[in-house]
Amino acid sequence: MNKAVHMNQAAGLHNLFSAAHAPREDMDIFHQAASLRPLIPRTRTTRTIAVAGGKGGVGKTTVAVNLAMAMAMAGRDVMLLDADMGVANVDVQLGLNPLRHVGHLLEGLCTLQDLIMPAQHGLKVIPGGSGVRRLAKMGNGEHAAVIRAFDELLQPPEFLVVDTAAGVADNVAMFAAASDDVLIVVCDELASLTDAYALIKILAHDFGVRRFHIVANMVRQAGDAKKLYEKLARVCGRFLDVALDYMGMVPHDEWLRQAIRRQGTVVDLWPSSRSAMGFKQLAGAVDTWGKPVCPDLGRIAFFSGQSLPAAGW
Ligand SMILES: Nc1ncnc2c1ncn2[C@@H]1O[C@H](COP(=O)(O)OP(=O)(O)OP(=O)(O)O)[C@@H](O)[C@H]1O
Repeated sequence: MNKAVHMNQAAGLHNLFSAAHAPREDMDIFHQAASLRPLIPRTRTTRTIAVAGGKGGVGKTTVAVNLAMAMAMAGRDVMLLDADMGVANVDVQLGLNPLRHVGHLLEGLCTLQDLIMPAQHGLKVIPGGSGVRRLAKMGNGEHAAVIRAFDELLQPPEFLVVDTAAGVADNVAMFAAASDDVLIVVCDELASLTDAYALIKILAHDFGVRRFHIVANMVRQAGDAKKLYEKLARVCGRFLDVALDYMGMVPHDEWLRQAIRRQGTVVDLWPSSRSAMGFKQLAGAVDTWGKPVCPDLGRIAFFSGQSLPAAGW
């Protein structure tokens, strides 16, 4: 990327999300949440993975759904939150018909526990709601309320996978920054790389996220995937203080499209397909990710009542 263009973009993005531009009431909620943290840390039992990417259509939902299902099929206790509120489609990909969604939780009509829907292989799903205007216009206070609601779960899962929306707006940044790990999905398009960079920059500068896992989706071969990662790593290495880990690839695969048409996951329907192998490899790699970095005290985080990483992570 041309350096002048980069600097302009960087300045624009930074201004857009700087504290000076955040609405007053939202900032109060950030501070309030920090002061509500319990004084005695418990052992953390849940690891949260946000799937993000910046650009729309790169396969975030597909990766989130198949990663969560691959982990569930491997015997892990996994919950999947559809945080693409208002245009949520995790339920569509999994063939679920939710009657309630996060909007009902925010209106006090149900608890988070009530929203949990069972999917195949023991996977649990929290539907995000679709076609509901209010959900698409949620403010930071409401995002924080959804994140805090996870503290009340009766049986916290071993893993929470969060499917985030497209773009780099506050909703995406908040859900990603509230997670232990951020998995960035990129595909072989310039806009995918520039948008992924923009999101990484915001998460690093404004939320202190320092580590990102990168997966290349819809690529033809391993060499192409590695090149995509290297391009992103080069730009990030030049301008940002972040660490990027290459997590491999999910190839472009007609079996995956077929699975989506059938409202199932490719890891379940065609476990030997090339894309399913990619997802299973990704699911296996999660155990090698090392200890999650504990969020700063001021940051709103999923399961923040469980402030210490469990032994062995
Ligand atoms: N590895 C793949 N091989 C073939 N097709 C794929 C692959 N990954 C995703 N797709 C196709 O791309 C489409 C978009 O994927 P998906 O909805 O997961 O993207 P997204 O990033 O979540 O989009 P949005 O930002 O709009 O929510 C899917 O409907 C699927 O058909």
